Amino acid sequence: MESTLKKYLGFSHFRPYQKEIVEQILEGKDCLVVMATGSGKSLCYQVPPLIAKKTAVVISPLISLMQDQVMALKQRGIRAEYLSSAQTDRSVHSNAESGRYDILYMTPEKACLLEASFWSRLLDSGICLLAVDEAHCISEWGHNFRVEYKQLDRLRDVLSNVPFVGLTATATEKVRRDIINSLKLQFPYVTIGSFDRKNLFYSVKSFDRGNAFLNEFVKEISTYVDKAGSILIYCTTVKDVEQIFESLREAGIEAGIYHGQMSNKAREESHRSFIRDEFYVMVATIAFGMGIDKPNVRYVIHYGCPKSLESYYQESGRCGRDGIPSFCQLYYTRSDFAKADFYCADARTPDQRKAIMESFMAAQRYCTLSTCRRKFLLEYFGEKCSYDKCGTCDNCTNIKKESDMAREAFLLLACIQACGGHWGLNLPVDVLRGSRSKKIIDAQFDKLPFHSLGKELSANWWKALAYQLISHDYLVETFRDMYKTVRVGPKGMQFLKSCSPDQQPPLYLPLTPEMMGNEVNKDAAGGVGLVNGLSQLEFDGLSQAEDQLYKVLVQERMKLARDNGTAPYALCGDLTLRKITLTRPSTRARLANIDGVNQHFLKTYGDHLLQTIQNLSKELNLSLDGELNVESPMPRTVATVPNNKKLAPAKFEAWKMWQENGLTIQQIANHPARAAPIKEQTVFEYILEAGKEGCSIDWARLCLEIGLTQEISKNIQDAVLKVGKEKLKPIKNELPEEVSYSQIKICLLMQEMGILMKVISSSDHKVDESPYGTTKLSERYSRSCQMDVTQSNLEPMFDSVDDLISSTKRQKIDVKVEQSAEVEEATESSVLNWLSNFKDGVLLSDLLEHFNGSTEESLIDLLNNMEGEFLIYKKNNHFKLM
Ligand SMILES: Nc1ncnc2c1ncn2[C@@H]1O[C@H](COP(=O)(O)OP(=O)(O)OP(=O)(O)O)[C@@H](O)[C@H]1O
Repeated sequence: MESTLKKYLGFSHFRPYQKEIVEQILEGKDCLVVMATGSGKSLCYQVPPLIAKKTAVVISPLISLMQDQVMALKQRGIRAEYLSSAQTDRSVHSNAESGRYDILYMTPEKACLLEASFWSRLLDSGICLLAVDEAHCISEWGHNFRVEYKQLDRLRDVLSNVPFVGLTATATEKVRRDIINSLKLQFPYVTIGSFDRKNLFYSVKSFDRGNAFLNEFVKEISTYVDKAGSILIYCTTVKDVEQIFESLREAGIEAGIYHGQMSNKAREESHRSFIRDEFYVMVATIAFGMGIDKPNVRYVIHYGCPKSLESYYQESGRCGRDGIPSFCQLYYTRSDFAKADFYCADARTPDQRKAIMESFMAAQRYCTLSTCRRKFLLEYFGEKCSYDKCGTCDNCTNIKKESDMAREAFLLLACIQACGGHWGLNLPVDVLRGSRSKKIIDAQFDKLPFHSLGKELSANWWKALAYQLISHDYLVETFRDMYKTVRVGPKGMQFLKSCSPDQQPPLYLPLTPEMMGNEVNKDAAGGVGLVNGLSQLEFDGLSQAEDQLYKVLVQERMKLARDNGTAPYALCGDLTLRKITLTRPSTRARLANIDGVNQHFLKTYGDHLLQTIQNLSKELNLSLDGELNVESPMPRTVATVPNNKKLAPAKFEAWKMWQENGLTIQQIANHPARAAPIKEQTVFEYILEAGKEGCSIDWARLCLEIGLTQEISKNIQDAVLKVGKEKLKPIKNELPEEVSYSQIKICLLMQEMGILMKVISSSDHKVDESPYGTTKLSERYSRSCQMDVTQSNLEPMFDSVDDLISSTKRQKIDVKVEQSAEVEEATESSVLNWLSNFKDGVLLSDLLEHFNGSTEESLIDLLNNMEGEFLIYKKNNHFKLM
């Protein structure tokens, strides 16, 4: 499975759950896959046909989405096509039934219209699964109900022995049951992954749609648009779309536009240009969205409150699908909240109306929330969240002003309770503000002791307080008889019980912009907040020369994509391009080894790309064939700036000097600005603590500075296995004298954070080729370990620890060669044959030991060739069979 993954899709690892799902499908089981947007659900139905060599049929709701998927799959050497009214190639139908496609997409309408003979021919040719993408469309409880999806159950009888797979990113318990029943899934294998999109930063701001805001907004977009990646702006009305589009155009920013009032052709054109990077900003209504898999969207901006929290999650989920930190910004005004009737207009039954209202209310709560947004999102989708602060949303990172609002909260809660708890917010607020409307007089609420007690504050102020109280569970908002009502919840009742009219216990709540008044709002907001958001994103540091190389490679990818009539991302993603920039491979084998490079890409564009890299690297004075020092499978967090509340200023300063200003630990400890030097050990601890708080750390540099090699790391891990990690002393006792506490600490932290330690090497640190022999090398190795760990310019004296280890083993092999008469020579077939015995692969040293009839040089040559031919691949320094 891994080799198929690498060969066709270019990836070296399955993401969580993918492999198990593929296995279950291959065993013929029905599956329900509920996983986050952008988590890689498609791969679960894309891999089985490549292994089973039978067609996978995929039902997908949108033609444009199918076209994008087919385009991207073809760039991976996968035979994919779609059947729909938009298909102009008549041969697709007959090719499809003859099983000539690995993956065949079709709309639900088409699937239901296809005659039985089509299905029986396809069954004869071989069909390995039927996948229903965006399966929540099947349920009336889903936010995107599509009546055609309901008829898909007919296919169950036609394809009785074929595994059915339902996939969705948003499904409540009810929707899940609906999917299982409607698709008639038999004892399905159900996977419910986390909804957490760790690389996304969430932020919300209130705004007005005035010109001043729009001008500022466009200005901030223009500062970002030059940086790599795309921006997607979602509006709730066509009018907003057109206004923003015009403003961008006037500011000279090339953008696309997409909404339901455009012709089909114009929409298609706009969609195509966006995914092909012909412009980087798209302004659209939500008509543009479901299933857009453009991996490098860095910003998703909502210009207005979305119609439901589910759709917000889907739309914001278009952001950062390549795993690179990205930013979701939402702007709302209170007038957006008055659109409930508009959204409910489509509801055909009271149940549907209730469902629409409830999810719209959840979106409103998300807007006005003062607690962690990620936690709120996750809990809405039924996921348990153990923390209160994620550290990667505005509410967790902004320092908020809090104020004791006990008296105001008492008045509002008591008033709501006195009014009977079955009104919306307007009525109790009007009572507090002294209104004498007919409704209030008729109900005799003007006689209540609270009447007029809150008239010095605006209605919006009181509503903002009410939303704070809802967000902290003092008030409960519900939808009853077509209307929203608020009542005092148990926590609110508890609070009321502890109050008297003259005295209330303190109740500290965050001040929202509305509560602070417009002036303060503007200051606290820092403009429209987009650029502010940019500082939260972590871009991995490329040097100036590397940045130049990266930009040229982006251009080169664009040119290649245009020549081939496809989108740049379909060739390879930004993350892959970054890795290519950082490693600058010189051979096909090294290029093949980079995550995201598949066989088709290598064969089609590999040589051209290698030539470009070689020429440019020479021009820019960059060395070739570097290694990625420390590898983290996914960016773990989006915040580079720590949660200041948790990190003391001295620690923050130390981290900043080390990480951002590039000073060594020694330099920081003895910095001239200090009254007196501090211990280097203290500085080291500060940096580690910042790392724990989510600050980005250049781990490779830190390991180098502390002298932590892969070998030492391995020894530490062995010691931990033996004595546990609760106490440092027993670990230290297990290790050679020279291994320091600092090395143990950093190793434990990296392990805890899931950071893998790869080879710490640098092409600048070349092995001295003098004829020392292995003993000398080991001596030098152990000497380097004994060096002062805080020494700033610690340079390993060997190319890599692995080189050292393999040198050591090589000597052992040489001895063996003398003793053993059996000499085996490495050839393509002998290597393939031997590798087939080792599921987890073997090291270069193992190969050298076994194929002792070949020289190291010739063996490496052979391996390179075989990697380039996709016969073998290298993962964690192990050679494995494809
Ligand atoms: N194992 C993997 N390694 C690296 N990248 C992956 C892997 N699996 C998927 N991806 C990438 O992740 C991105 C999102 O994948 P995919 O489109 O399958 O998401 P999805 O779960 O279907 O999202 P949505 O519900 O929004 O459609 C794609 O660009 C895909 O290439």
